[in-house]
Amino acid sequence: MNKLAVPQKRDEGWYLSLMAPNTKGPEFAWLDPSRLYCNSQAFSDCVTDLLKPFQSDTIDLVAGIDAMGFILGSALAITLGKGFLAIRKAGHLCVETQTQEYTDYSGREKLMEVRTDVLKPGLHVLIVDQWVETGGTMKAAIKLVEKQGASVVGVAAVAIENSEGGKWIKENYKHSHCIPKNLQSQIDSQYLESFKNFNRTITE
Ligand SMILES: O=P(O)(O)OC[C@H]1O[C@H](OP(=O)(O)OP(=O)(O)O)[C@H](O)[C@@H]1O
Ligand SMILES: Nc1ncnc2[nH]cnc12
Repeated sequence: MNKLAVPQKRDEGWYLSLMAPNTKGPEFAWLDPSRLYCNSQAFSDCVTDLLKPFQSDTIDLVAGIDAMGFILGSALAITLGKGFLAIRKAGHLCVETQTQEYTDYSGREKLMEVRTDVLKPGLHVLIVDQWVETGGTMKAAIKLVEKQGASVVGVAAVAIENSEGGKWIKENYKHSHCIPKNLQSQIDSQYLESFKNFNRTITE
């Protein structure tokens, strides 16, 4: 498989087969979307898909979650002609910040932070991350944005799993993701049928 090739017919979610499975160990069932950003058409189609539901919404600012959410978040921001706010894992911002505790798929307690000099009431924010598994990370980011009085227009991620937290997000916030209905169950079980081709194609 040529990872940079573009199929003649670009079916819904065609670029998801560019994702790779976790080959490094059994600790987390991981699907790695980073290869799809290497294919310019895949990256561009992914961004278009994520923005579609928000076409008639006011978005003043895009906030992306550390680290992989920075890639998609900044692409969405540039496409919208808006600025980008980094929501960071705690300890990296050398300015005044507000923090939020959370627990993610690893089960570990973590802390995220955001600067306090940008968000304010009346600002409409789209929050972007690469993936929502338990939803712990995204829920914490929503809290941080809302604590500073800004409004969350919605959330966008390549995938939002139908975990308890993922369902809560889908029920309570406008959202977008790239997963066609017929692939959602594969995403929820963290295994794509396309992975069967993976070993065959990894060295091609
Ligand atoms: O829904 P949750 O269970 O909270 O998990 C989702 C988070 O996990 C991943 O990031 P991670 O912190 O692993 O690493 P990254 O630095 O590669 O983005 C992903 O990009 C989300 O931010
Ligand atoms: N299962 C998963 N696949 C890819 N990215 C993730 N981030 C958190 N969980 C993930």
